[in-house]
Amino acid sequence: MPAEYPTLLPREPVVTAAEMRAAEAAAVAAGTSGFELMCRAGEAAAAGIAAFYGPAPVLVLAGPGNNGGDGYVVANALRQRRWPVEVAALAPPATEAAQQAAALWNAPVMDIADAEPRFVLVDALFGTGLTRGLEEPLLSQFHALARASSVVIALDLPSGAATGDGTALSPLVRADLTVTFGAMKPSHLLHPAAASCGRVVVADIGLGEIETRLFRNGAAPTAVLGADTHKYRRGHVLVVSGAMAGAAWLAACAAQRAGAGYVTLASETAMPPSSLVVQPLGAIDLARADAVVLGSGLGRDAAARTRARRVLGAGRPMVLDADIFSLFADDPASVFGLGAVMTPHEGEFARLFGDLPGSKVDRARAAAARSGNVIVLKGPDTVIAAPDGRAVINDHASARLATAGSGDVLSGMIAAHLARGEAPFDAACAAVWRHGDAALRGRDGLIAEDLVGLIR
Ligand SMILES: NC(=O)C1=CN([C@@H]2O[C@H](COP(=O)(O)OP(=O)(O)OC[C@H]3O[C@@H](n4cnc5c(N)ncnc54)[C@H](OP(=O)(O)O)[C@@H]3O)[C@@H](O)[C@H]2O)[C@@H](O)CC1
Ligand SMILES: [K+]
Repeated sequence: MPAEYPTLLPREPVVTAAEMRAAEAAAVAAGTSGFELMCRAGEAAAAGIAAFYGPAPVLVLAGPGNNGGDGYVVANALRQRRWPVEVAALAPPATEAAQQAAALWNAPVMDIADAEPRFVLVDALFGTGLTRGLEEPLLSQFHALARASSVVIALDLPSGAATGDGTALSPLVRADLTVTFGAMKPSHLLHPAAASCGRVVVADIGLGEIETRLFRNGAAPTAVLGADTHKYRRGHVLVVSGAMAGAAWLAACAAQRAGAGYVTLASETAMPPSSLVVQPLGAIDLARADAVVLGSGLGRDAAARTRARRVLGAGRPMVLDADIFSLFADDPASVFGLGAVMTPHEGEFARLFGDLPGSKVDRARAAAARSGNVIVLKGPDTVIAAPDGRAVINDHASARLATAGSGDVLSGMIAAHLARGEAPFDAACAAVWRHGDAALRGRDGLIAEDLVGLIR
């Protein structure tokens, strides 16, 4: 990679419930008790709550497990700050640590059925130990209390959210703030659960670095161009157009704005003169392209297939998008094993990989392993997975990206990163972040052309 493009910054780990339990067990084996961890968690959550909201009446809903235990610690810590606090429990604390935390509270605890709403509701019902959806009458009472509260704060996870796959096991209460412990969990980033977490704050409870291969996408480092750079050093992107020239044109413009020094549009249709080089495919030396976008605007007819095969054979770093997933739905082997970046949305993904089991992360990982390509499984919670099992969830995005052409822009951006020598996984992560960043700086009514102008 040219020296002017720094490598990616460290990313935030995202851990599963099992990884979290293993980290907790390791801490306990090393001499820190579960109760000590719970105290750190509850104290940190109380400090977070006090940082966001002034002293106000609080109702803590405590479940039977350690999430409930955290709730008792929060109640005690806020009471020590002279906040008026009440606690309502679903059942008596069932774990030793939670019993110690309840002893710390050492004040009356009411039944949830008798609880009245207060300004702040702290949801300490269930966290990573949730095994099934909330049942009646708890579910209705929980929602009623939340509706009548001004602020809802979830400890670790909104109760009802599974930890690992973003699903809601029962209807979720939308929190304003979720204080989680040690590291983010997949459901803080995967939808629909992510939409119910509100602002997510990670409290350090001294577990150290938790080993994982899943991360939250982080900012792409800014390119610092050397004074001696030149357009080819910044990378030559080729976008192969076809029946839908507009989509390919968008990808090409996005590649330019994302930093490619030279962009060629392979098109048989003449276009107005511009900084894009437009040439018929037959006149292009494919070996000179540092990265290729294949699929955006390509079309789905026999001619598109012939064009695609010719370009695939060139073995260049590649972004495979849009029409590629239809063109090769019956022959996926032709687009596998290329070390390329594939950017399907859910529908396109199903065309190529069928109905894979598991979470969005599981499915993207399985597809990456099967295809030998980096998979960018797009959506509000885009997942990027490499064949070696690394995966990243991107939440730096906006619903404004749900507009025609937005995917073509992303493809061009990924190609710009590939063309400057970045590895496919890094290129995809960086471009997805910048793509979301552009949309976040946009306004409602944003269209793909605007997005190109907003790339930074
Ligand atoms: N890991 C760490 O390092 C640290 C973790 N900490 C905290 O611990 C939390 C995890 O605690 P946890 O494992 O005790 O599970 P938790 O979420 O409290 O629920 C389990 C209980 O609920 C019950 N239950 C489940 N579903 C139910 C339902 N639908 N309806 C009714 N009951 C249901 C279940 O019973 P059962 O399934 O056996 O019926 C069991 O009694 C974690 O989120 C974090 O907050 C911190 O203290 C700091 C250190
Ligand atoms: K909770």
